[in-house]
Amino acid sequence: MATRRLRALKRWMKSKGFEWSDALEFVDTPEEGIAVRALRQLKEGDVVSKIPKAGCLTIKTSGACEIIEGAGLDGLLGLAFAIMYERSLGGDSPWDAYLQFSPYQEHVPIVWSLSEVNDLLYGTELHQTVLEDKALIYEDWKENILPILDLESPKLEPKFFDIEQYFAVKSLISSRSFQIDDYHGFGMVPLADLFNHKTGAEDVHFTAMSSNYESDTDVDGSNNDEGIVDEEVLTQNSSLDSTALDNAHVGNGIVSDSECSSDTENDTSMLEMIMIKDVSAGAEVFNTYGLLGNAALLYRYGFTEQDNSYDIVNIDLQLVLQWCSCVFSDRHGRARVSLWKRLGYSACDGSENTEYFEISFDGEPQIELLILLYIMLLPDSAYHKIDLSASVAGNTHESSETTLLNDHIFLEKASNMSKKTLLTKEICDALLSLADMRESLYGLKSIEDDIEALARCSLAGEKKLYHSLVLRISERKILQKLRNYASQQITNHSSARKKLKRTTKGKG
Ligand SMILES: C[S@@+](CC[C@H](N)C(=O)[O-])C[C@H]1O[C@@H](n2cnc3c(N)ncnc32)[C@H](O)[C@@H]1O
Repeated sequence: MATRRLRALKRWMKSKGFEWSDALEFVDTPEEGIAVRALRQLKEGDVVSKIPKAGCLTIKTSGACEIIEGAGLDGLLGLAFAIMYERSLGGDSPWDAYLQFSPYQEHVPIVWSLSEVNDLLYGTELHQTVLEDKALIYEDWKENILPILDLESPKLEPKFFDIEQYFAVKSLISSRSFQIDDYHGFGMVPLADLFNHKTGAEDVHFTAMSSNYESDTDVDGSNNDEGIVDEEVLTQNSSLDSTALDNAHVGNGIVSDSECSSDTENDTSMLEMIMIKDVSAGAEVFNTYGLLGNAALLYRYGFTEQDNSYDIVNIDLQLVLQWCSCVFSDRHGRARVSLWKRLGYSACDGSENTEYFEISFDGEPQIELLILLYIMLLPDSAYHKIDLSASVAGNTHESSETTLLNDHIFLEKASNMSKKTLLTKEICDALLSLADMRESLYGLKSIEDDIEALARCSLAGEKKLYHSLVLRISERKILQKLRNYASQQITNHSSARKKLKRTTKGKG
């Protein structure tokens, strides 16, 4: 369905030199926004659109380039200023039609009210992150945007650069910006940002030729000929910026394509979208924003997917220490963590100096958590022996990898064998307790309550509630799987013991 706003966007794109295949249909619905469909069969290798870099809104192309660079802003902060500036120009901005077409903001959690964040994300992986990032984004604005307003006061109208506008623009950058190339950095890429996401099953890739001022390798710096953009690479590219949101839209790195066979060959000023698989007539054409779990999808794009196999749930080191001090003492916990760290182990680093362990979609705990629990449960005599060896090894700078834990364990990190060895009944009991403690963070409502609430919820009318329920439920299902995983090991242990008893009785 071509709405008036869509027709205006198409006219604007044509006037700026954008090209797209007549086999692509842009469908605009009030409930779901824009989706791209194939009007006829599309074949792998088809170039379905060409986008002039000059038509992208970046720091370099914006009329605010001088102000931004003069103020020493770059990266996503600079892009945020560029978008606010172009919005402030209204009809005088070269991107007016594009900006009019784009939403004012994407409903990602950083633009939710504090009470929505507290009510809907309570207990989830996002709750603390969003609260912290809301504060960080405010600080960024105060430190970097406000001073420019003072400096350039007659030229800039403050209402277009206020904190509300800044949050709105940050949400657009999070959900719609692309890493274009070394020269342009991140930018808004009209047309490319009309495609919706499908996890691990995209149909199109974005490609670009390297230009003179760009590196010889891939434009995103990843040197990735496959066109798959690594989250880490783009995270490094946005290292200037401090919030999790700033590592956003990682799937949208544009990949340089040295084997590009179309007219755009050697044309460094154009980006291309190429089909990477066949799509039948009538089907939606998807991009991918990366291999992301629901917390990341909701955080950056404002939606979730049911049964997303990239989902995880985390157990904070602090929670493990809490469990340990209930069973032993605070001192015991601290000493055992210290030994675990001296043995070369660590958890994942979270925001605000938090450390955490991942539980995978299948409910399998990270091996580092099992090793920590093992060390916490060691009898004092064994602990002291290993502690002593660790100190000796530390003093002689010997590798502690394989020598230190007792005879039963070979510390080959993450190998299945060592995981099995570590799953003693005591460790499995500890995992069950940790699952219960993590579960209690969701408050009084049970997972069944959440499932019922989701069944009653309308995706069209209650998007925030719907997606936060999907997130809560997917996290809680992983905790259920963790419990099943631990209980299963306990059952295996007891049947193995019974079997052994029977065999020894029979022999007697
Ligand atoms: C780059 S835009 C894609 C085009 C967008 N549908 C529009 O109306 O302009 C990204 C936004 O589209 C929506 N989106 C993309 N993929 C989605 C999906 N699989 N399910 C639900 N919403 C999706 C989200 O709101 C996301 O922030």
